[in-house]
Amino acid sequence: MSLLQMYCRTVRLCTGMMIHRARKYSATTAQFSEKKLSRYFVDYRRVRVVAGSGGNGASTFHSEPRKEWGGPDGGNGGAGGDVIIKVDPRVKSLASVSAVYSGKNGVAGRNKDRCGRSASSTYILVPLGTIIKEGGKTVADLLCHGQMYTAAYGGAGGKGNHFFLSNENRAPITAMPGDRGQERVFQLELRTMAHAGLVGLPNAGKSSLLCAISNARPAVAAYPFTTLKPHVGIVKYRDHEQVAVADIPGLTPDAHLNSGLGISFLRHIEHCRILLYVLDMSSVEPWKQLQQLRFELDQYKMHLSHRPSAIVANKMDLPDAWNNLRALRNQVHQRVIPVSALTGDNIEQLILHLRELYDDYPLDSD
Ligand SMILES: Nc1nc2c(ncn2[C@@H]2O[C@H](COP(=O)(O)OP(=O)(O)OP(=O)(O)O)[C@@H](O)[C@H]2O)c(=O)[nH]1
Repeated sequence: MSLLQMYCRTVRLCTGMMIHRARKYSATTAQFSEKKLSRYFVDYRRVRVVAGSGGNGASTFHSEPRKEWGGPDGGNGGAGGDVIIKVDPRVKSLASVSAVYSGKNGVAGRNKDRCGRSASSTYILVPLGTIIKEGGKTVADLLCHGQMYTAAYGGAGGKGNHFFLSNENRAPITAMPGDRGQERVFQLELRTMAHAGLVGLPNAGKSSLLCAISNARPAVAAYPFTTLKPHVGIVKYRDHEQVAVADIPGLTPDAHLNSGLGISFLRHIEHCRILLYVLDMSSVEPWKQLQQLRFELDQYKMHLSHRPSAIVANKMDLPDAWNNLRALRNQVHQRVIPVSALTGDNIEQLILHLRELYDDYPLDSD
């Protein structure tokens, strides 16, 4: 093989390796982004919890010269740490919950009757409204701040050999190892369907708004009742916070009497902590839409319309919308955000206001 041939072969080999590496890298990038995509609004998590094991008992002997016999003086091991599921008001989704939690192990006993320290508990912080299921059966429903559920108990510490010493039996007995901690698998579910719900009359532009602010692509059409079941979209912020917004089918008069499947739609609204009232500003007296919506909500459940909310004045690109907006602002004493889902005007402001509500909303508003 000539020098030139050897050189060409080496170049081919190196290029091949580089291409292979590039492909491998792009494959991992694709996998990573898919994984990231699957972390959209997590309202379900499977968690394996393993509590800490107890520390072993010590098997030691003292040899006191003044005592007639050298006796066992091994201390007991400390208890293993429990794994506890706890409601934390700062946690708003199950996205931060890991797949596996292991408790801390207790410390082993030592000579001179020194007992090992028991391990502290490990906490899994979850949002208010988390339902804990084991094998499909609900074992706990966390509905209060600070509420806790012991998911796995830590193992008891092993007894040191001194423990087994009695007057009758002076023969030293081997110490016991600590018990293993409990191991269980749970399914965690978040009661809240979405953080915010778009509430409006049919054709107000709720689906169009959801498209404008999130990744969701619900059907949009120029006729009412295009939406027959809620769609959830995710609004993503630069600090990686994600707010889930549901497009709820339009409410009609007497929805609370189940007209137009109203009750099932209202039930979805009940599961949203923030309400965004979407009004069609091309129609006259838009505040009447708001009155009607609030009436339906409160007839269904008292004070439901009192949830943290904002008024989204949609279709601001249409004629008369600005005149109607002035009139609306005279009628209501609440923040009104004029937008156009069609042209995208002022959508950024709506997204920012949604975030303010999300950060401020009281978690125990149910
Ligand atoms: N000009 C204008 N049209 C809009 C705007 N937003 C929505 N539309 C139109 O209004 C019609 C209804 O929009 P949708 O988003 O389907 O309304 P919806 O409230 O989801 O309707 P339902 O599914 O019946 O509840 C569609 O033809 C949209 O293109 C807007 O900001 N400006």
